[in-house]
Amino acid sequence: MGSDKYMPLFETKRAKGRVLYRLFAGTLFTGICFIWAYRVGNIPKRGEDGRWVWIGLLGAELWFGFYWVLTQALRWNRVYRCIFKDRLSQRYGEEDLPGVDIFVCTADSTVEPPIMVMNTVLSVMAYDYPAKKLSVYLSDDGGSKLTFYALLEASKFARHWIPYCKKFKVEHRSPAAYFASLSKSNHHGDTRNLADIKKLYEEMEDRIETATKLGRIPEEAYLKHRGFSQWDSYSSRHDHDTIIQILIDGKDPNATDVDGCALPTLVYLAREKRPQHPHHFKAGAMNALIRVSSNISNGQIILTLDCDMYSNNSLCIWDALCFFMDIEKSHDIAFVQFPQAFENTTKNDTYGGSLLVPYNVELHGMDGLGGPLYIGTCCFHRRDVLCGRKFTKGCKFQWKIDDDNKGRKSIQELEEETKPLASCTYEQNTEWGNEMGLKYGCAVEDVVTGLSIQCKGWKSVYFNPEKKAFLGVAPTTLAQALVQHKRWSEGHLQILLSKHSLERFVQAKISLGLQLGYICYNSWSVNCLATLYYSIIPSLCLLKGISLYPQVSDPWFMPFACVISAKYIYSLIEFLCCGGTILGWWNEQRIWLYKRTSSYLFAFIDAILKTLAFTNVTFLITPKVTDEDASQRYEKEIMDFGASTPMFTIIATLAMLNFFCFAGMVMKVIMDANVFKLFEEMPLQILLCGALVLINLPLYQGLFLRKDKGKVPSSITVKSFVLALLACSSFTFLY
Ligand SMILES: O=c1ccn([C@@H]2O[C@H](COP(=O)(O)OP(=O)(O)O[C@H]3O[C@H](CO)[C@@H](O)[C@H](O)[C@H]3O)[C@@H](O)[C@H]2O)c(=O)[nH]1
Ligand SMILES: [Mn+2]
Repeated sequence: MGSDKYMPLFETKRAKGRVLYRLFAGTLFTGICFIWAYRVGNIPKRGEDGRWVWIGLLGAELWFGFYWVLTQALRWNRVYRCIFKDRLSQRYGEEDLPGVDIFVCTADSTVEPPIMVMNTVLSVMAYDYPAKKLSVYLSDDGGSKLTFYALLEASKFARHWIPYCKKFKVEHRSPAAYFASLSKSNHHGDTRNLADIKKLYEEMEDRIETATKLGRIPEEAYLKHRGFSQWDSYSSRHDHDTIIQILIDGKDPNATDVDGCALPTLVYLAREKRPQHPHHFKAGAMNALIRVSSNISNGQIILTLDCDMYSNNSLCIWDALCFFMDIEKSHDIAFVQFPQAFENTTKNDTYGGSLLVPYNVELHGMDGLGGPLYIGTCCFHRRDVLCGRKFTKGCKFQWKIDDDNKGRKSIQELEEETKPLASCTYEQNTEWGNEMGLKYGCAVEDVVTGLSIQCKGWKSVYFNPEKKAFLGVAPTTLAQALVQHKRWSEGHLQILLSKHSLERFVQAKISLGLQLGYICYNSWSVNCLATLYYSIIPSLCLLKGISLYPQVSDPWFMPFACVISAKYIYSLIEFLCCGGTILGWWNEQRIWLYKRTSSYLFAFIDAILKTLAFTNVTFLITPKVTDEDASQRYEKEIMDFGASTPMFTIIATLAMLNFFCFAGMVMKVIMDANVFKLFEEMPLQILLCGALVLINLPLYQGLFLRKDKGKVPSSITVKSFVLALLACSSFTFLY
């Protein structure tokens, strides 16, 4: 460390225009208060018509207003980080750098194709970081020979790929992304080497895909590698011994690439599974990885990745280290979270999969309050902290240099010695899954874990550089997106309902702002109640001619008009500033409605049942492949309704119901021939119902006009038609 003047490795800047924003938010909040005042002040008296409808509306509006306040926590104090990577490399030599262990999780070779997983693995093996400090672990919860075979193939290909990347300064270190980028742009590099590496990749791809298609691996590979023998005692993916294979031992001087340079360590792990032992899904896999890696490479920094999230920036480790290695400011930083970015989202993001606003606004807001949540992937952790280390003021981290090369064991010995760490009884009577490692029992194991780390006093950092650090796959059908959101919102509500939630609030180890930020996410699913009410009752009342909002001439009309327009104009501007399109915003509103009325509803019910211990946590893996037909629709941004799920019944019923109400109103107007009177009396109800009809246009097409496989299944069409008709008629006749 040459100079004596302290030069920080990173800086934190506050967002511009905060005062202006707070003023705006303050004004909007005043408007909300007026709306509440109107509702409270005009509750129909006991015995009068529409009293309960009105009270329900009051409840919904109280909730929406309160929720809006929560969302302000995520916007109040946004910060942005910038780093000085060159200072880091000047200050620390190769020897002083910490070891980095990279965990990639996969769970099912049918919905997570091995070739995709291998591209992720190869992209991180090719990081610009000293190979002997880098180790890559693949956890395979599917315990699949195919995945193992693919990894074996990838380990061979890595010997060519890594030197190629370094020699030609390849930007995209996932081979698939690299070759795809070449076909888009004109390549100016060395064509001979390119042709060679491409051929090698294609051969590997071919072998892996053929094996995947046939569902079995070639006989010769089977005989050639001792590793496959570990499957001899395997009976099913839910019942097998621990399988560990150190495919490349980075510490072995003979483990080199074709240029003779060292390679990173590469390990395959399928932890032991037994039907009678809960395996705790991804959290269980991660904890097994933490233990196994501690015995093999024991890197002090851990990068966790989903199997579809390949690295898009070969210097990303350096970015993260800037936050961990600053002499003055790093001591309390537990993890560095990067955003998830997706390579498969379309221009107008039909299913809102790219999460533009959370990643470009909200997490910056959380960062300003003490740190973002941990989102399970694209995140660097300190090993100690992940293993439960408590925060103490003034604690220092030693970047210990381990050189236990002397007396090193053989690979086989090491594997045998490590196996028990991944057995399913290892955790019995330990703090694993509780105070140590990732927490169990929650559908968003990542978020609870991050929260508990922050509650110990640690901070986290959100780093969102221009060049995306990781790229993955977003859901490509509506059903997938809704299922994913169900898991997320259910897990979040579990956090809120857990017995520690109140304790957290009282102990106040994390700032009030951050608490509110968490509650905002944690109560996603609670939104279902107010949203369902708001998308059903005002429309039914419109049909019946019951007015629920102030008339245009009424002064109380103003706060409604102002709040609604300000909120939506702001949300549109925010979305556009995050790089979205107008149509993208509109799609986002639709998916927002669908999520809130279906995913969140099921999540809400399930989370409550789970808290009462009636059911267990599950984890439905998001498919990363879709059939040709569906992916074509996705590319063309045509919505996909082709699945028979109860979620679709709900959204279709709601769409149908609003259509009936709107149509009923139009009929009335035609018969009465008094358009203005109705608009004067019920402007907001007409607007609401009209907006609901407008936003559901693609769904009506799916219900009535489309003939392709992405149309709504006819059983759902019939069901939703009957249900909506029933709701409308019973409301008009009975109420
Ligand atoms: O039993 C399991 C189930 C899943 N996974 C892996 O977990 C990752 C995430 O699963 P995915 O189906 O892609 O879920 P997503 O909703 O896309 O994942 C987000 O949400 C999860 C929590 O719900 C987090 O764990 C993830 O990191 C985060 O990206 C994948 O790599 C899976 O292979 C396992 O290893 N074991
Ligand atoms: Mn995923």
